Amino acid sequence: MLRIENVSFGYHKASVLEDINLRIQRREHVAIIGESGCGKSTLLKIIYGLMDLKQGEIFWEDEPVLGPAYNLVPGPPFMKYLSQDFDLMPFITVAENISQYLSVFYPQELKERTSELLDMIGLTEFANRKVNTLSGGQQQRVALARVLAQKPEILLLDEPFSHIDNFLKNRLRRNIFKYLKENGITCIVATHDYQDVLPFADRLVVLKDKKVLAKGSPMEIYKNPKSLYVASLFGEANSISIDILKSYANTKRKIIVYAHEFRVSENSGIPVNVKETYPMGAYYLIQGDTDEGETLFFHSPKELKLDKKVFLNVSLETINQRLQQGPSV
Ligand SMILES: Nc1ncnc2c1ncn2[C@@H]1O[C@H](COP(=O)(O)OP(=O)(O)OP(=O)(O)O)[C@@H](O)[C@H]1O
Repeated sequence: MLRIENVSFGYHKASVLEDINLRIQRREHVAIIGESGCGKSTLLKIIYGLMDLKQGEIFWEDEPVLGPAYNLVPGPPFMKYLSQDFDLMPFITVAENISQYLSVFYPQELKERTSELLDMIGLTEFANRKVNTLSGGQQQRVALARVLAQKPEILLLDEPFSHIDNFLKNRLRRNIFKYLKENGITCIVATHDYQDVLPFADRLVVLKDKKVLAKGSPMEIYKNPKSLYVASLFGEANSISIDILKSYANTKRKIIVYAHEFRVSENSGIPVNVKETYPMGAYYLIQGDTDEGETLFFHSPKELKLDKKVFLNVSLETINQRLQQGPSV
């Protein structure tokens, strides 16, 4: 188990993380999500031992993970960290970068593992290309294969798919996360992208204002977001008072409604005037204003003309589900 206990950290007195407590089980896959600058990368760097802590401690099993004041070479041997700047050897080939840490005493295994990893990242035909001649996305894929080749017990990934196009990203995500599970590698991934989280993570940690705002099952957090901030990490969302949704309700309590949870009607529901229409492929994202001047985002299967009046509805099931979880903030 990885234990992060009472960790607080700041750069030059500016506090970035406060009182972080997390326990991560062996083989668990945990995603850390939060707005830009909330401290995701800093937390990964702390876990990897790149910073000296004035407050708090990190343990892997019973071993403390210590910072540069205690270790000449940062990073314990059982842990690997893929930073946002890849850390590749630019003047040697893709295959050499991947196999650099494999044992030359087992040449057959070295060849097989290198080719397995090249296949996984879809760069078999680039095996003999020098890394400095690759695109940013290709380099990121090599960096992923390189950390995996080292068979860490814990892998820390910082935005591991940020440079990779959508076409490749989905397949790569499935391959990498399956590989980690099959090989029992504990993984902590910092990301902005909920698509790295919902299909793959066992647990989600949401960071905001230096603290852990929510932690738990990714689908539970998605289905019952405690705040507009949490919901917005998964897509366009609204915080809306129940008496607007259901005129007979005598409470101003607000609940979160995702844009896709509204149904658009021509004749009954919350009246809104269409202000902006954004084509999204499978649907249109619409920005509309209520009669009270509140802005709502919702999905429509068809394009809606500007200034058209439409009516929005939310299912009672959704309202009741959100009401049961307690007030949103
Ligand atoms: N070396 C540094 N010196 C001073 N401040 C830093 C340093 N690195 C990061 N910070 C600051 O610490 C805060 C957290 O940064 P961090 O990179 O951990 O955020 P993040 O959540 O990973 O952001 P992003 O999603 O944009 O990568 C930010 O306000 C950032 O400006």
